[in-house]
Amino acid sequence: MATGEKFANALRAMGQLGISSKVVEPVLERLLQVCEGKWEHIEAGNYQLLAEAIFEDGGEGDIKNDLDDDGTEPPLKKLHLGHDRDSSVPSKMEGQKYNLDHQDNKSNLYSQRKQKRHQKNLDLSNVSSADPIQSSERISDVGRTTQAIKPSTSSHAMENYMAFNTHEMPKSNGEKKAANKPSVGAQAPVAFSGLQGPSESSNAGFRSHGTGDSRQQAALGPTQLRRVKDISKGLENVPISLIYESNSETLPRFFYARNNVAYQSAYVHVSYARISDEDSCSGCVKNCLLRQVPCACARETGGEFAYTPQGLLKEDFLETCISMSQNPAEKHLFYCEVCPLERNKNESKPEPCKGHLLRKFIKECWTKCGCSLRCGNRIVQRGITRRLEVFVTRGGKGWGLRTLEELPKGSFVCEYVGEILTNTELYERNASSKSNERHTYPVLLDSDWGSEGILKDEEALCLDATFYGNCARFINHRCQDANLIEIPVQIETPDRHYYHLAFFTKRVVNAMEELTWDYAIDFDDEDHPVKAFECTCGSEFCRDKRRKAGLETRLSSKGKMGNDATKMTEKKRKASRG
Ligand SMILES: C[S@@+](CC[C@H](N)C(=O)[O-])C[C@H]1O[C@@H](n2cnc3c(N)ncnc32)[C@H](O)[C@@H]1O
Repeated sequence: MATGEKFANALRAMGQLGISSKVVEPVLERLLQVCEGKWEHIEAGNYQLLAEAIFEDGGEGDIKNDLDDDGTEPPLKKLHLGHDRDSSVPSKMEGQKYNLDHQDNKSNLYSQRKQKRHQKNLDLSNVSSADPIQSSERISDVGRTTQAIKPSTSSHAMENYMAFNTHEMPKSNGEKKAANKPSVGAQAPVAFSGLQGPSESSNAGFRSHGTGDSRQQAALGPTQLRRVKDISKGLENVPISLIYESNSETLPRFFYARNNVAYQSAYVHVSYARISDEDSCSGCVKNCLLRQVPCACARETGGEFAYTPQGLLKEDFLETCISMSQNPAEKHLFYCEVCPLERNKNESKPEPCKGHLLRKFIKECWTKCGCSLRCGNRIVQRGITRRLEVFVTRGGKGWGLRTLEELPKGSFVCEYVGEILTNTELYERNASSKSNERHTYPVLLDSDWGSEGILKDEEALCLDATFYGNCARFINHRCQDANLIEIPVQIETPDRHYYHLAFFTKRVVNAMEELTWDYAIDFDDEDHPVKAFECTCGSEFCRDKRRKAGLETRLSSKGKMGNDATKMTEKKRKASRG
């Protein structure tokens, strides 16, 4: 194979890991020198040595919840091999060369590194399983909106481009300050704030697609791959890392929260007195899953617990949930008497409800139960246990979330955490938010809207992770064949106005695969509070793609000029997306 082809293959393999060729090339060149041009060392283990050379920063294995530091790690030193490196500090790569030269035993070094990597639970041998649609585009296509930053290896200099501060999150016009409602969990959120370039000062949230000003880019200097060790700053059981290229993305700005908290008017009434004996199991001890006869908490799931003793969702329960969400035929839809969504659009004359998906609930044991926190029927409330990472996706989706470890089918990944808003509050937030905000973060808690006649405003709730949220706010949408499914989970409140929304895997998910769920968006509904976007999920079942294809067919069948009204609708949609 020609060297050029080998080079291209290596870039492609790293592309599947989400690393752009700009980052890979200098490292690869240096590695080739170190390996004296022997490609077999570089290609071994699906380019493991190369991936490690890029990722290796001397601290990745020591990821810990260090609350004293700012959560960032020094720039990956091997990426400083060029002119900007402080020559007095030998680079890791030079150290590696030293080892190679003096041991003259490359395979030994390789196996040591492989073992080390294995211990770190980062299965790089699975890189080939990364989403193929992502590898086709390049991260360098993303425009720049960040302020100019000078690359430096000094940790002090990190302050120039990464700030974790407690500045007040900007509030939308007309929003009142959030009342101090009691949290449904115990831990306070921590601020995760990215760059604050001049263009961003008045807006919360994420910007990545700028104009790509060439003068600005020139000042940016060489691209460096950087990792934030733990964006949760110790709130989660495991660190949630974030990886990005210094020059390519504006970091997300939000407060990391482990638990949902009511914004203002949402009715979330947590009280032991409201939990009846039928909704708890005070007589149980230790682990309810070990009982011969399942306790009262299994009643919701037909007298059987939803979880296996291994902590996974039971296959038949999961399959039923998947089938209900994938076939929203009449029998899996319900219709509100007066739909809160329609009521917000037109209070005096709301239109008929367009239907909501019927879902199965899980009911977990809780404080009023006699079992322990380790009970097998308490999975979601124990929080995230899997290694997850926020990264930059391809195809204009912005940031995404991926798993760093293989996840068996039925694994709990994380719940969707945000502020609990009434639908009216969400409606007002949407109305006052800037129309050019590219990403939005609300989900409806509508799984039980149909069961109780007409809902009061404070009972029709949703979660908004725009300002406060956890890593689930980064999970992107994929039509139909997403690898996650969202399941409502009842924990501390017996009614179903408020519940937890938990993500479970629908199949085995490989390490480094992007995590996705189907937002169940109707791409035709322009007035829905969860705003539609131009979907680039890449799924063969993409509803947006089909919708557009259908639209084109209709337009061409109506003659060259097409149907003006349909065209206007499409134009309006595009304009609203900015
Ligand atoms: C909950 S956020 C997901 C995280 C987001 N990508 C970010 O960078 O913060 C939802 C937003 O991500 C973008 N998004 C998610 N899935 C997408 C898809 N399949 N195609 C295009 N954009 C997508 C849309 O802008 C959407 O409003």
